[in-house]
Amino acid sequence: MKLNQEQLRKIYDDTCRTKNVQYSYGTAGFRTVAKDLDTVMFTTGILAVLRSLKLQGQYVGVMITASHNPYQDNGVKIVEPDGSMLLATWEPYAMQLANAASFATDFEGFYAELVKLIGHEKIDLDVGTVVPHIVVGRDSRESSPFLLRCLTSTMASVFHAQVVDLGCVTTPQLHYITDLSNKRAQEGDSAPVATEQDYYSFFIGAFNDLFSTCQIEKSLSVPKLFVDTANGIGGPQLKKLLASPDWVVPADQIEITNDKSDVPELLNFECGADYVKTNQKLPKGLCPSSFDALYCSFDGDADRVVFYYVDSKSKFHLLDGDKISTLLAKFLSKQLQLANLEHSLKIGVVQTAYANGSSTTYIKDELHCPVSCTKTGVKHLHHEAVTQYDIGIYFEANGHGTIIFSEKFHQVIESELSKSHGNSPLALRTLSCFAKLINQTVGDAISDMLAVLATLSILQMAPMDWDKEYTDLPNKLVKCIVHDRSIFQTTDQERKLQNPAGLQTKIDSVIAKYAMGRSFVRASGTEDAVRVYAECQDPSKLDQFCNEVVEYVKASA
Ligand SMILES: CC(=O)N[C@H]1[C@@H](OP(=O)(O)O)O[C@H](CO)[C@@H](O)[C@@H]1O
Ligand SMILES: [Mg+2]
Repeated sequence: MKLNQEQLRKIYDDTCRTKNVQYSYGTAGFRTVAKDLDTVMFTTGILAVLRSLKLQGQYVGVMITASHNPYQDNGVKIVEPDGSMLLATWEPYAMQLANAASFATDFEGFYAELVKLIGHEKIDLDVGTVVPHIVVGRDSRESSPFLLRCLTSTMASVFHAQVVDLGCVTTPQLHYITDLSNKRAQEGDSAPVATEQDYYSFFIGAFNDLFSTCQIEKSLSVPKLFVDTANGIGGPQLKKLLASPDWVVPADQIEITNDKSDVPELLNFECGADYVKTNQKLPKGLCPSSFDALYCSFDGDADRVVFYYVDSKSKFHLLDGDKISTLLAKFLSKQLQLANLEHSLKIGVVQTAYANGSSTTYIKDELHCPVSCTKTGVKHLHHEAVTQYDIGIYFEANGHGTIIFSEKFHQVIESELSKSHGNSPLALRTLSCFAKLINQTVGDAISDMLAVLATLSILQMAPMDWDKEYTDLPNKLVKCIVHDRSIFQTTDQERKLQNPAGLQTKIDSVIAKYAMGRSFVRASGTEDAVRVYAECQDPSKLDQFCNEVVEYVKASA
């Protein structure tokens, strides 16, 4: 294969209309107003192809989404062949290429940067034997079809890539399908490309196996579940799963609301996981129907979920990522003990500094489970879960998360199951089934929702029982707009500031005044703001506590 420079030039001229915009590839990939994304889509398409070429033509995923952002925004992120996030060392390339196209005065300026990158990574475009493979998906945004054309404009024509377009899917579906396609290709499958249907079959199968293993009534023993899908892609996708003839739970047990994914401006509008978590109230379109009903909200691309319920005094109670972690840790620790495997397999919970202090204390003191703290961003939590534990449970407080089961976990379970000759303890079979129910590539609102439903059913817990395991400390998270957020540098997994000099000492002196006080300050990775978090025992003092820290932050910036 020879790179056709003239063809590339033409597509560059036709596609890259947005100029002089600084693009940055953060935790969430590239994300900004959709009208500014043509140039970055063009370069991200090329980068995905180069990533696939570097990896001998394996399937690389690309998702077009801006998650919980307003409907006018969009974004894009690249997914590795195993379904994980783009390798961190390639993030700077994504930025260099995008900014080269954005700021170059002509095609030559951009092309020089592309050639430099190809040379630096020693990617041989002339080999001709390696065909790049790309899987693309998009959420329900109105701008996505146009941006998809910008993204794929060079893939087949210039780079001779094979492109699989999944159409509208959730972010976790794209991750799952990318991973499965590569696994099948490695096994020599002649038609390796996985589909949405594979995703539904797999998770429905896992759910049904778990239910029949635990011999639970087909009608769930948990209360009715209302699912707010943020008028995003989660709605139609969840409906497809529930409509499957193999799905065992009666249709009226799960009711979907805010499912107007075809009305663009309703996306994430006064609904969805971010709205519910931030405002601590019911989303638009939901009114409490019964006091023991359970509710949950997805975000716009369904990689995040939070639960909640309303008590008999009409008080709203949030069951956030910390509560999901603790529920699943309680359940899985118990199963490990019942299967006599608590000394062979290491279970642990991974959190960030935003986890409520009460949840951390509960996990350590009540569940006797190890807890790790990492920097914000799922890639940090995921890495810790994979490297430290056989059952690594990780959730950000805002509902992003999953559970990772190690290779050793599967080996031990397999070996124990084979020893017991079909007469294995229920806990062992439960663990084996449960490990399949959780998306292993990335946090997944649909799969997490099924796991929580199954857990509550098996433990016979109502939403209130789940909630009362521990009580959150009153807490507050505020955004502070400063002139230059880059001066806020942290250490100790973002729990302490190193810079601006002296600010941490001042914050510590404020913290010392409040019983069970904890507060930390860090620059956001996704917004031009500094975030201030505070929690303390006395709810009436929380505002004052948080404000004191905010004042010090403002004075030092
Ligand atoms: C406090 C908070 O919720 N931070 C979010 C937010 O990151 P910031 O770096 O705080 O902007 O967006 C990330 C990407 O979606 C998400 O992983 C993270 O949890
Ligand atoms: Mg999301």
